[in-house]
Amino acid sequence: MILEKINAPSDLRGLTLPELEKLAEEIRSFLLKVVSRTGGHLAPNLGVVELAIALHYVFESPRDKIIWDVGHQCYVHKILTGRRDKMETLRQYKGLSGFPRCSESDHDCFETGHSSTSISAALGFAIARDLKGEQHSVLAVIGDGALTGGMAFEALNHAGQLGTRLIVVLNDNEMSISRNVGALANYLSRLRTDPLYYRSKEEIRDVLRRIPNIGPRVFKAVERFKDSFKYLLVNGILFEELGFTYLGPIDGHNIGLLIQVMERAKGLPGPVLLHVSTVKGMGYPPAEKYPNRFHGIGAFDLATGEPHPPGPAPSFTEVFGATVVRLAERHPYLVAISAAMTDGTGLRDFAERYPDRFFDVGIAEEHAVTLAAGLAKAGCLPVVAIYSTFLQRAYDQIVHDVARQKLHVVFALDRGGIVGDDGETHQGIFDLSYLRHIPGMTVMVPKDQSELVAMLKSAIDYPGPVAIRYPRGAGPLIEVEMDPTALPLGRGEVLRRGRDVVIFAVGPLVYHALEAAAMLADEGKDVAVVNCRFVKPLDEDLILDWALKTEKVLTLEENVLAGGFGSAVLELLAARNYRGEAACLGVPNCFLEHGDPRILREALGLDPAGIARFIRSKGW
Ligand SMILES: Cc1ncc(C[n+]2csc(CCOP(=O)(O)OP(=O)(O)O)c2C)c(N)n1
Ligand SMILES: CC(=O)[C@@H](O)[C@H](O)COP(=O)(O)O
Ligand SMILES: [Mg+2]
Repeated sequence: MILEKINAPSDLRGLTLPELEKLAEEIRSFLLKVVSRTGGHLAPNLGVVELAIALHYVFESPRDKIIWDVGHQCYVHKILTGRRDKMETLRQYKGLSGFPRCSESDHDCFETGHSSTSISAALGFAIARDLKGEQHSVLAVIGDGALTGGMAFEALNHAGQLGTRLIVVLNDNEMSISRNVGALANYLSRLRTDPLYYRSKEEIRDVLRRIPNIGPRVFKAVERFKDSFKYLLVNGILFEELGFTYLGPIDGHNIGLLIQVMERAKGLPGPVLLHVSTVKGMGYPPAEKYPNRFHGIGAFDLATGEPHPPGPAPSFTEVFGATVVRLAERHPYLVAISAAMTDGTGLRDFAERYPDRFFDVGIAEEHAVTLAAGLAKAGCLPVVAIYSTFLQRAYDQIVHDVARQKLHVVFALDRGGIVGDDGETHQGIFDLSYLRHIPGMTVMVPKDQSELVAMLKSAIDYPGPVAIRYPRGAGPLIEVEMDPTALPLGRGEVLRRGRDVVIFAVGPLVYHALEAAAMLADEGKDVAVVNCRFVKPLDEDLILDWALKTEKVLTLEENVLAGGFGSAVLELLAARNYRGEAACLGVPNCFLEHGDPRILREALGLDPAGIARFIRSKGW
């Protein structure tokens, strides 16, 4: 096995081309073995095996800086940079992260997770290098999906103007999570397929120079009529016009060619865009056939490619998807918007049923929100489904474009709370804080899937912007009520009465609160449980009533404590001169690592036993 001898990128440089090719095969088998057990981003990694080998062969990490956009495709990089033996712990609690992490290795020079940041960060590294008079190379490896994000364009714009030495490797597999969308994707597709576009500007110049007599004259004419020349013949005109030298497209599975072109890119003076064409899921037929399904997958059966079967309870995502389809039947101007997460947000059925009312805008959360604002202002009812963590990007658009104009936009924040395996960059633990303080915003958190249906149904009739945040994965219910009655705005419900303590909770933690109350009842403590449902507006009368009855208040939320639901309750109690005791359980003000959500909840004391323990510890 060659792989067993690779403990650092320098070990690659002693290998012949056939050995590098053999190594690629071994890495693919290794990836399949590991990821079929741990789960993870399989297809993106299978697609970059040769690319990662060539990068580490040509460039000298950690001296040269390689920044992986999104970072979900960093497994091969991790394997080549001394972490092969830890790959079995991938995405497990206290194990290797599924994304680049500086604490794991010097070879991870910049942390990623959210898309389209790599070129900005790389440009920062390049400018710093130049200021310090250093010589190393800086590379951003960005996918065609990530290139649809606005930040990537902002960075290209800046880099092209500065003319700084920087290499952007565009890993183009025609896929975001699902098929890539947008005019840029169409342009890349033309670059890949049109033979007229095949050669780089430099190559064409070289060819012309070599033609005796007329060659130099043609070249001069070409120089004079540079623009028309470029439009006819030069590949990657868009990037060339932005100030980049465009190289490609080249076969991203041909290690020899990759090495050759990367050597050339390394020697070029200004910004270079190297366009590499790869196949997502390369080498594993089920992943090549269904790159979408194998983009990010749980543990699966390697022989069949079948994922381990889910439990019987439908996920919040599925219930959301089914509900918007039903609501759309009754509301002809209801439109749904996704930012490159059609499947992840459960909108696939909607997209198929209502293609004219569905918009996948690419990885463009800011645009998605302001697009919704425009639609709302013009009389549509937009439902914007974005993961809690990715909506962080669009905070200003929510404040400035939607809330300030009191527009009726429904935000469906999937993956709210602890998401687990993806860890720090993906936990949805800030949303209650970043939404709660926005004037006019309604913020709801369903305790289960039926309540999600009720909230969606109600959201249609509430005024102004409405956010509903719900977690990843299966909900507590196996049978879901798809036709519940609408909820009065800002009303909670009492689920258990008690004299000694009251727990105010939101989301599925309500069920944990009930279990904790049952445990404490066995010990003679009488604990009330209130499902508050609304983080904003709070059910002030209900909360005050129960706080005064018990004089011992505990709040529960899967959000950072700073500025979240508990803060809202404490603000209310303080404003009304409450004199009893109060405490909050949630996520401390930290970035929460990866791991099984159950383990993370236990570590935070958010499981039923932890909640009961906390109440005991207070002596209540
Ligand atoms: C801001 C943001 N929005 C959405 C995502 C979710 N996401 C992760 S990878 C991905 C697709 C990336 O496609 P591409 O860059 O082409 O990489 P590939 O998986 O095809 O290699 C998306 C939408 C994200 N990580 N960050
Ligand atoms: C890398 C990335 O951002 C996505 O692929 C994300 O990991 C998807 O998460 P879910 O598995 O929760 O859809
Ligand atoms: Mg892609």
